[in-house]
Amino acid sequence: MHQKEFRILVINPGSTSTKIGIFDNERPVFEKTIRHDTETIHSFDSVIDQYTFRKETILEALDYEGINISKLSCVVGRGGLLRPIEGGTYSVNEPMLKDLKNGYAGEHASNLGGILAFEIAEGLNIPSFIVDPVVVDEMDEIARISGVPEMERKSIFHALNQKAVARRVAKQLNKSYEALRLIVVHMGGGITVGVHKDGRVIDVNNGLHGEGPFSPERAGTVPIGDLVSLCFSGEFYAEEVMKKLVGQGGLVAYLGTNDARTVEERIENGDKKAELIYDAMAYQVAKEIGSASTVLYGQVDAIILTGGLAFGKEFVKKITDRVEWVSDCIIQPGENELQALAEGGLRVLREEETAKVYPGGKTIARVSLD
Ligand SMILES: Nc1ncnc2c1ncn2[C@@H]1O[C@H](COP(=O)(O)OP(=O)(O)OP(=O)(O)O)[C@@H](O)[C@H]1O
Ligand SMILES: CCCC(=O)O
Repeated sequence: MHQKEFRILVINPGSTSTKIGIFDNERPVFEKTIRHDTETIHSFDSVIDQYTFRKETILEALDYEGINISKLSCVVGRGGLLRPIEGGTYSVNEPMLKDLKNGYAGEHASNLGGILAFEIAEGLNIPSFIVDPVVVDEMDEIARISGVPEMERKSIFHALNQKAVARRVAKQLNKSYEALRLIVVHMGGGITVGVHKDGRVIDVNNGLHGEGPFSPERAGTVPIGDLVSLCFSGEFYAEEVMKKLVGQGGLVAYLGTNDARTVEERIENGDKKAELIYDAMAYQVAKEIGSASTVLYGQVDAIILTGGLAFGKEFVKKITDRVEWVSDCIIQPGENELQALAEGGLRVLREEETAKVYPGGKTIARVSLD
């Protein structure tokens, strides 16, 4: 039987770029990374203030390519720092828009995804969705306990790419995602190690706020007593300490670059410090995988390594050498977030899934994250 054709616009706003794509069903027909110059981005007081600028830029890019948006079936945006929700495709609704605009859990470029999707879709009278935002929270109760009652562990991770890659691998293995026990390791600017069991991410390090391995730009878990001393040393403002942990931590702090390819070149040219730090990052990733394997009592169907760092053959080998005894390692380099957004929208359009409803509620104080 001939399958119905849907045309989907997907929008993934990043801190310095907006990635857009047009998909006919699963097939990408147009993809573009629109880069925004730093001066323009910094001329706005907040991420939300960039809304009109980004919308116009997207519409101009589509117009330039001769893409007629009146033929679209839906618009899908990357979801932002919303309140914790389970994974899936969500219809953009009023409470979600309110939380995105107010920055429920902080400022993040992806807060614009749902807003842009809604505003473009509304004018065309078609549905808008977000898929697997970074706040997807399917953690087991036991995983939430931190050791300090006032501080609960939180699920903030690369949910979109982790879930999409896990589903792709499940397909390759001829199994359903829901039937597998996987450890998925996203290694990009931040690194998150998710424990996927029965289609839920039951434990994961908070990749935004200082948990897990250090990464190209983030500190990961640090010696906590020393962190407290640093905070109260009188030498730094809170924002400065936060920057040390997120943005200016990890490779940036030790080696002055967030580019793993530069680090590899330096190692090749005999830079011993670069070698030690790069080895340490792989060591910490492997340790986190070991820790994640205990969540599954060692019954792990596969370990999946993904994200930009998974392109680095040497780096991957440093990790797999330490964890191959746990399970097979499957390497899926890069990220395919536009495709994942399109597929999330498509599952709903094809009625394979029902769009989930984002809950309403009170808004809490905003925290600046970028
Ligand atoms: N071919 C390669 N070999 C080694 N490292 C690579 C390669 N390509 C990209 N990387 C590294 O991957 C990292 C960036 O990964 P990625 O593009 O997934 O991150 P991002 O999208 O900026 O952040 P995030 O994935 O956390 O949202 C950089 O350190 C980059 O140098
Ligand atoms: C960890 C959440 C996604 C990001 O890196 O911003």
